[in-house]
Amino acid sequence: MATEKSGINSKRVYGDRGDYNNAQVNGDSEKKFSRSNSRDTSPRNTFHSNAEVIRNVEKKHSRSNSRDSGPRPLFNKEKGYRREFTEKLTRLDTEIFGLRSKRVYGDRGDYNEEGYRNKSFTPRKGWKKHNDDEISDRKKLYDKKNSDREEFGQGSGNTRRDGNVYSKFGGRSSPGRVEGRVRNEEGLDNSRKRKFRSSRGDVGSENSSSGGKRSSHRVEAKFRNDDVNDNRLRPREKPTFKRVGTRAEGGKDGFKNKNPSKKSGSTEQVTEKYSDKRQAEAAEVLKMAAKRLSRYNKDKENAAEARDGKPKKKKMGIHPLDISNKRTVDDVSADGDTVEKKVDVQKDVEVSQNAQFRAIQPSPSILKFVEDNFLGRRRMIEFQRAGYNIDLPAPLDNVPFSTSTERERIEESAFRNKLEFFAAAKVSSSFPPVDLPEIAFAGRSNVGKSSLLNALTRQWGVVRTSDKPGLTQTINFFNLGKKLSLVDLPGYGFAYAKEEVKDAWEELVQEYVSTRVGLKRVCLLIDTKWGMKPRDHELIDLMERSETNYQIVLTKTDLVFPVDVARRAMQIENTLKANKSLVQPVMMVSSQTGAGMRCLRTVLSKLSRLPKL
Ligand SMILES: Nc1nc2c(ncn2[C@@H]2O[C@H](COP(=O)(O)OP(=O)(O)OP(=O)(O)O)[C@@H](O)[C@H]2O)c(=O)[nH]1
Ligand SMILES: [Mg+2]
Repeated sequence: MATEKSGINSKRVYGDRGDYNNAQVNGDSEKKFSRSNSRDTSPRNTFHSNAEVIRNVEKKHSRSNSRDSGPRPLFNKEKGYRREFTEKLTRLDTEIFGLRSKRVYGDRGDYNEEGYRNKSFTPRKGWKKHNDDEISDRKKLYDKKNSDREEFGQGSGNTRRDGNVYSKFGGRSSPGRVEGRVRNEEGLDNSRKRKFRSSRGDVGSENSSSGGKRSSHRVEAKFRNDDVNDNRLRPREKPTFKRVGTRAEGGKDGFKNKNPSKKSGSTEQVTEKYSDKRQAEAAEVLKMAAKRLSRYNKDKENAAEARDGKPKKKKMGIHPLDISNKRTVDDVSADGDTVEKKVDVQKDVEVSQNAQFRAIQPSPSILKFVEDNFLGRRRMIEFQRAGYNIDLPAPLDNVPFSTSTERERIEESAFRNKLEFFAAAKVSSSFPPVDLPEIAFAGRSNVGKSSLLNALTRQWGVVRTSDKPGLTQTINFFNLGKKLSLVDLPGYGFAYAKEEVKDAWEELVQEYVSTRVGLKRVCLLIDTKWGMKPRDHELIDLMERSETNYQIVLTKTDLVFPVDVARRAMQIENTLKANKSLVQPVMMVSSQTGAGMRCLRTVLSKLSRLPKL
């Protein structure tokens, strides 16, 4: 057993196929192996001792004269080397190593006389076993096809070794598949195939590069190419590779009839298409009906023509998916000029607006104000020290109420008072009675009205703010002690609300600014970045008519360059310089940084109720 074991080991080093001629079974150190067939030289299961490795190297060197080196041949030639060797290995593996050697050496271990293992054939799952009739039919067709193929130097085919024809798709195997199998069968005799080709004389020969070791596919491809490249060899008549049906009754025409687009009047063919006979009949009836209908329509047309005396005009129709005769975009002419021009014009307008804005020269007073309030890092630090939190998040009502100490830092006494909400009105009838001088804050939605109230009084969170336009929907009245009343108006323009609701707000605001008796001033807030919009002008016109004093306040100045703040202020002053109710100057503020807030307070505190003497 030990000898056998060592024998196995050494054999394994050189491969597991057992393709050796004369070798020793015993573990003798002088045993020499030789490989008659050097296909597999890579070592497998390489667990060997050093001695073994040296031995193997020696063996390699002595390969040339190894045939006559062994005292007795390992295997009986008549029985087949591979078979006996494999059986031995199988037994040893099972006994000694407990391996499932069957797996390693093949399931059946059956080898033919030449020493090659038979390929076992297992039909795949779902393949159907065909009956004898089908097989014989197909064989006939294969023969026919093969004869066709051989005319053009291609291979012929076979059936499976077990004599059965299998197909993956059950009922009918495709011609390609059949052909493949046919080729395999004939592939048993590859030499025959080669012989056949060589016999043509003109395509390849034994000494050609396509030697015996090439696979049949490759050889075929090579020959096919040669055929095509060599004009002399190309057959004059066009080769016709007809698809051959496998149905016995269909024959060559079987596939033709199968094509539904082609005309086939017979019920038989329809029956083929529909598995159910009744279905087939119904289909046939429908077909006949359609034919009759089309004939009837034609007759009707002809009759109309005969009656009118002139041929009826055919209606022209455009298929909805046909865009060949259509302009794809409404504004585009056939050559696409219009749109480009329009875009260009729009660009020109924009460019000229920007250029106009940049060309504005702010007045010295505006420039001075901007320099004092918005320029320089030092200025920002000053604001911060003064108590404005530059990093205030939006919405500002998340910030807790400011303390009284913070309020005490405000210079203007009127704004040091506590800001208290006391009324909200949705309609004019619910406006509170006039008690204090009122300052209203109007403007487009999201311009920063509510934020400005908080910033002016340094009481964050008293007035609710939001980054969504349309938060303030009622007129909210806030009292600053007994000095002033600050009124937060709903915004106009874009807001997240229904159109009718927005219209109602606008009407309410218009009514308030034009009729409110105690209203001393309306602060019209304009976003510095965007400037005045048509709605702003509408409100200004209204206030002009009702002689309500108003002052422009530019907001969010921290979002643009100081020079642009100055330009915007100058632009608005120029636009409204003829207006009588406008209160100068244009104020510039930032609720976020606190810039310009002190000036605004100073201006507005002048409106507060004077202390009683
Ligand atoms: N950067 C910056 N953002 C500001 C300034 N003032 C207000 N905002 C932000 O602008 C957004 C709108 O502020 P609101 O005060 O709610 O605006 P509003 O005009 O009352 O809006 P409506 O109530 O919808 O009419 C909020 O997110 C504020 O944080 C400012 O001076 N600078
Ligand atoms: Mg608001």
